[in-house]
Amino acid sequence: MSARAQIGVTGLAVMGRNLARNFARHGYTTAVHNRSYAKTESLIADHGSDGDFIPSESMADFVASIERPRKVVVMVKAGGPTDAVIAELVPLLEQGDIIIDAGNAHFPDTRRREAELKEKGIHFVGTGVSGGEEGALNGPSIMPGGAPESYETLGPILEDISAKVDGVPCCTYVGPDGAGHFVKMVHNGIEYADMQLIAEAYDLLKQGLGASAQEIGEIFAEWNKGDLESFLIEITADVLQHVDAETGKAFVDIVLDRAEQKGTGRWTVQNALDLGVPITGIAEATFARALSGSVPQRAAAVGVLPAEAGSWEITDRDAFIEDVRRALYSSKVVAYSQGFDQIAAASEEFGWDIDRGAMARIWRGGCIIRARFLNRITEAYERDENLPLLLADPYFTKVVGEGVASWRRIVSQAALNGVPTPAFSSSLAYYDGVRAERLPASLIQAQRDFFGAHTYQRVDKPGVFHTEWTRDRSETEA
Ligand SMILES: NC(=O)C1=CN([C@@H]2O[C@H](COP(=O)(O)OP(=O)(O)OC[C@H]3O[C@@H](n4cnc5c(N)ncnc54)[C@H](OP(=O)(O)O)[C@@H]3O)[C@@H](O)[C@H]2O)C=CC1
Ligand SMILES: O=C(CO)[C@H](O)[C@H](O)COP(=O)(O)O
Repeated sequence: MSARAQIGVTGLAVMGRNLARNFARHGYTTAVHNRSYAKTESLIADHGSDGDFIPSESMADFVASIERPRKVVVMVKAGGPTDAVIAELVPLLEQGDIIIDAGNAHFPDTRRREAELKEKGIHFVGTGVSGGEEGALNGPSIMPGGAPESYETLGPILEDISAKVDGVPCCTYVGPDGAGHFVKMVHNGIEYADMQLIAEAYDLLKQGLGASAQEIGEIFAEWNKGDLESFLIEITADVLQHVDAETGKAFVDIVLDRAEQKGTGRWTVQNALDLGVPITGIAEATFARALSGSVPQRAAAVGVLPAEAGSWEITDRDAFIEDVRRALYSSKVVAYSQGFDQIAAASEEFGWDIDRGAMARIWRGGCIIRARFLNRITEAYERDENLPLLLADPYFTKVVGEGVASWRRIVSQAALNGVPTPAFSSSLAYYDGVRAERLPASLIQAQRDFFGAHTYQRVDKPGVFHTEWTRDRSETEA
């Protein structure tokens, strides 16, 4: 077989199939392969006219059909399946070839794979891809990591097929080894927070106003015309206005209230604990999904645990809706601020040198969290690339400051009326914590010194101290 494909894609489920079509539509001859040949056949049968494909049944034929240095996109289930595909590919590849793992891999796996393949002279580019099925076809947001030299040949192709905003590709080199998959992981963590906040806003409007799904959908559609404009708000309006054909009920009311997860949110929280970065919005969103799936616990509590809740007293419907909108926007800013803190901490820890402004720029289009306000984040990091806290950028300080009274009203009304708002509440608590001149952490540190001689520092002089709590309570310098 004469090698003539400029790129290859192995793994042709929803994402790989559409990425392959996207490459072909952009004029790249695309080699395609899947473990089970049926998916390859159906891609060619249904979409062969999209461009120039070279289908192969065997991995050997697939690899042989790609020009050197080969660029092979792996788009299979993360974890074991990715390792299995790499193990099959490697004996068929040569020095200088590039494997692009575009699945949702856990970044420590990407670091390991990159190091192992580097020894064989093969570039391994762990690449975050976001946008779901539609984005993969029409332009996703792409977050490639790996060795910078691999981006020289690969980058132009990935930028070509990525989404564009104002003519700028939603793809850029992120950083070495696992940086691309790390940034995609945090993207998904923020996605969890965004979705939870939207769900809480929906619940408040439903319980507070007694509004129907249709009416709340209309409110979201209205919000999508302002600062909150984003893909997730847009699809929320659509979902809420959708009617179940079988029952005639609002679709959202016939869906079981259990939100599943595949792992990226959990990984984000686990990593934040390792790095010591408080990403409370993302963590609460992840735990809220876990609570929704806590079937025996919920069954034991419903109708049993007393609520002692008040009743809603909303006199001004429009003012309440505006309060919810502002609380949502402020909480969303907190979630992004925390996510960008986590990226900064990991960048420091692993020596990745990630440009946070560029990450916000490539998330403006193509991905699930695409939103108008990402422009504001890019601008904030352009003003100060070392910004220690996104919330402290003058633009965000202003908008959150304008919303804080609404935010407090909503969180307190939710608590008084027994409506769970873990993400709204924890985001407000973070806001108040991070802006506090003095935290009660002083008492915790004093307790630690009491029971474990863990020492403390003083506010009035340098040094590390210990009090002899069980003896004469004299202070010694450690
Ligand atoms: N779905 C989405 O919206 C998004 C998904 N992703 C990520 O992209 C990747 C692909 O996702 P998606 O398209 O949804 O498909 P799936 O995650 O459902 O994976 C299915 C694909 O993996 C292949 N596969 C599974 N096990 C093996 C194995 N042991 N050896 C070889 N191939 C195997 C399947 O081959 P076969 O057909 O033979 O079973 C099939 O091609 C995943 O890592 C996912 O996390 C990223 C962004 C968005
Ligand atoms: O990567 C994605 C979107 O960006 C995938 O859709 C992913 O599956 C979403 O995560 P989860 O399944 O845990 O909700």
